[in-house]
Amino acid sequence: MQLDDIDRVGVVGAGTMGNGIAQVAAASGYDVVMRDVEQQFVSAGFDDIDESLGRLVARDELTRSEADRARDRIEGTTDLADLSDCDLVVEAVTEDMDVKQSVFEDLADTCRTETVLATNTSTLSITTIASVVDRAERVLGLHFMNPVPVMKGVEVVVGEKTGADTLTLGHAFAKDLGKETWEADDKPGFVVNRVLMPWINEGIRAYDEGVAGMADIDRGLTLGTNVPMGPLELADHIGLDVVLDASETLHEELGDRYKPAYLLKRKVAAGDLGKKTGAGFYEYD
Ligand SMILES: NC(=O)c1ccc[n+]([C@@H]2O[C@H](COP(=O)([O-])OP(=O)(O)OC[C@H]3O[C@@H](n4cnc5c(N)ncnc54)[C@H](O)[C@@H]3O)[C@@H](O)[C@H]2O)c1
Repeated sequence: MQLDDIDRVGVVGAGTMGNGIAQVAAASGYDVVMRDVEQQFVSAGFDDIDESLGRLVARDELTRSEADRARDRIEGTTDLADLSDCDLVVEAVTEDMDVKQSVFEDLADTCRTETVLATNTSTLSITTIASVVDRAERVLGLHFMNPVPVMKGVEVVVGEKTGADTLTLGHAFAKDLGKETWEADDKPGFVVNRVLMPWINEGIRAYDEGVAGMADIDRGLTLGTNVPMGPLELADHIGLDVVLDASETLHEELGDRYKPAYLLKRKVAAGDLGKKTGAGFYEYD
């Protein structure tokens, strides 16, 4: 399979990442099928896409008609069978190995053998996800960054059995969506989250241990190290549940230096998951 053979792209999961991936693929001219388990999640995904396209139009980055054409290229569904004629599918469901493996089993049953199956996992093993399908050479990690329409980078992750053609196609597809890529081996957290998660957890601990207030920790890191967001604000933006899931995987695989901060666990237990629930470390309208 080569880039020219890809017309129809499937996205599994219409949440933060899935709807962003669907949007950028549609804006790049692909027909997209975006699938979630319930219609309310599909509709919420479309609401995010409408908002995001509206922002791009307001900033003159897209014309209204380009945005409308992109929107029209996305079909929303709860029916797995609608993914059957996709040439490439990106899975962006909950960061849980059992859930991801069950999605991959379904995809292997539903899609053609040559369909490339990508996972957007932040930290889980590509090799373990691929182990449940009969075509592990067609499975790779395409780790998009949040928010997908804005962030330029895609981490291409190489599983034990990922084929060379699949990798070449993964890079080419991401570049066709206007992204830049780098490659990481299938080791916990790959490049980005292996380094990012301890940074976020240390920011949370510094706050919890009274080193500084939330805003000062975020200001310290933005002004002191020239990053666009500090660790607490970034955690809210990613989703505290997503940060906790990723931190727990890294802790399990790499040991105590990756232990999630206590306050992160407490916030998630309280249901304060960041921007998406209206409150995390900060409050949102
Ligand atoms: N949020 C981030 O900043 C970020 C960044 C990079 C990668 N990721 C990764 O992307 C993936 C998705 O994260 P997210 O932030 O979009 O999560 P999210 O919670 O916003 O969305 C996940 C969606 O998957 C759906 N889902 C669950 N099981 C499903 C199934 N069997 N079939 C179809 N849909 C199903 C849920 O209903 C939900 O809508 C995770 O693996 C996460 O680690 C997240």
